[in-house]
Amino acid sequence: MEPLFGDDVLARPAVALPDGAHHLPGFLTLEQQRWIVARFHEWTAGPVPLRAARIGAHEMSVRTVCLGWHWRPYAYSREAVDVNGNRVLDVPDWMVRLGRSALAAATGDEAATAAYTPDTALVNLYEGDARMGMHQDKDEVSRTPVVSLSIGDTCRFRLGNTRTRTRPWQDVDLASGDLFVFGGPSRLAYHGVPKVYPGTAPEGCGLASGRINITLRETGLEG
Ligand SMILES: O=C(O)CCC(=O)C(=O)O
Ligand SMILES: [Fe+2]
Repeated sequence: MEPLFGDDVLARPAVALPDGAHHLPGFLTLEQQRWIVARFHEWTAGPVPLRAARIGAHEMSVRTVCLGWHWRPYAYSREAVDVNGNRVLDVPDWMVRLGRSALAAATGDEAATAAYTPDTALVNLYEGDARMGMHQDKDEVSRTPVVSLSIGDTCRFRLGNTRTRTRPWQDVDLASGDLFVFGGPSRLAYHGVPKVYPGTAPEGCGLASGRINITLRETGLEG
């Protein structure tokens, strides 16, 4: 007899994430994803174009446009001093609201959610075989959570530990529309994107290929 519960039910075991890390698959609807991709095209046509940040002599394979504060390795400024010197666009109000509702959905922490006002968004575009090495998000003064939204091709997201960029780590697939939050004891966990799976973007997400990731953060900076 064909078993009803074969090995395939174990194909994608739910991984328990460390404290402070949350994965909510399918947080954004396809319509919301499409709408955000349309905004993405407006941002990249704005005062500061997409650019691959340079880390020493090395150019990142991911290209980024920032809102609110411009990030470069390893500092924030209001002007894109390593691109064209223009001031970046503001973080739109809808994005602050989206960040709050994401945090509420992930943590259920009403007080933290009400106070959460992300003042920067790093919007990354992964094309071709772009990936991101293991790193900590630690250029912010604030240690409130990072809210991460993914659109387009699925990626393998690697969440490591807070001490080293090596194992132990856990791999989580982030698909189009997924929300990932890392705060609390996971806020300074090393993380990266070792792989994007080409051709996995769902029809109707607004991106035919490639992956957009938006991370919302509170910098805790003045000015
Ligand atoms: O693309 C991702 O999912 C992660 C992006 C990231 O870690 C970053 O922008 O600092
Ligand atoms: Fe990061």
